[in-house]
Amino acid sequence: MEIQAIHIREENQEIAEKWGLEDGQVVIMIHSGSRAWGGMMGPKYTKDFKAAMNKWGVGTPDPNLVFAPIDSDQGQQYINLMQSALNFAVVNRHMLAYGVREGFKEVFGSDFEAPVLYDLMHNYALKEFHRNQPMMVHRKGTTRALPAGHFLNTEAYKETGHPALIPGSMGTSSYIMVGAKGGEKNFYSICHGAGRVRSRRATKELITIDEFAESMKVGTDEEVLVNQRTLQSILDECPQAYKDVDQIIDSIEGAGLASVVAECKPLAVIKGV
Ligand SMILES: Nc1nc2c(ncn2[C@@H]2O[C@H](COP(=O)(O)O)[C@@H](O)[C@H]2O)c(=O)[nH]1
Ligand SMILES: [Mn+2]
Repeated sequence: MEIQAIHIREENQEIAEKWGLEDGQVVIMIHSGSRAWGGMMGPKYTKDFKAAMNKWGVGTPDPNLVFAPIDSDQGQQYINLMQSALNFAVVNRHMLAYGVREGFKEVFGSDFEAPVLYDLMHNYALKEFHRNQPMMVHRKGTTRALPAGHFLNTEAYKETGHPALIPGSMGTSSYIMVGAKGGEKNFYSICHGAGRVRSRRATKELITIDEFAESMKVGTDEEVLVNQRTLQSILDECPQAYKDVDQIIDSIEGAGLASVVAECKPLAVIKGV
């Protein structure tokens, strides 16, 4: 969870206003999934699908690549359980948001309000309609970014397109984007964050605590506050573990997939362990 201050991009000022965002506003970005419920299904269904494929006498070029027809028992079971994990994750994020609101109310008073801008997923499969046909779109480490006017948008976002949230790292900017028409070529999908540049282990071996502290501006007026007592305990999550988010955003905009509505600078980070 992160408390951030936003800067609105001039070219998308109108969209920002419609979404209730303004320059200098403080926002809260929350990131959580189903806490392993979804992850546990991967190995189980890889095994079950493989057994079913053997029975049906079908294979794939890669033994780790498995599939089941959507209408088969296995396919339906998988989809139902995946949806239960997605529901669990939505509730999880909303419970976190509730806790955040209660905390802010204690400090700022009971009339404090923080409406949800958007809630979205980045590991899921969803039946959608593209190129004049229904299809199951799998987004793994990918999030949806629909443009203005797209029929899949909910009513509130039909006119503008919906917000797509791209976290960077705890020491760098994150971004609120909106889908663009160019997204048609990849089913309106964009990356769900900067992404790792090195593994947790390599990060711990390579990055020093001093380098981590410097990237968090420790000891300066711009220090990004963290809830953990030591930076050592979250070294594998340091900004140096992640790619340069600004390059990633440039490539999304360059490919015409989405555009930045607001840049979000981190003020304080609460990391779960
Ligand atoms: N704003 C922040 N972004 C962060 C932080 N830690 C990681 N990240 C970014 O999130 C994405 C998505 O994470 P994933 O676990 O779902 O893959 C990741 O690629 C990073 O770019 C943080 O503390 N604050
Ligand atoms: Mn995630």
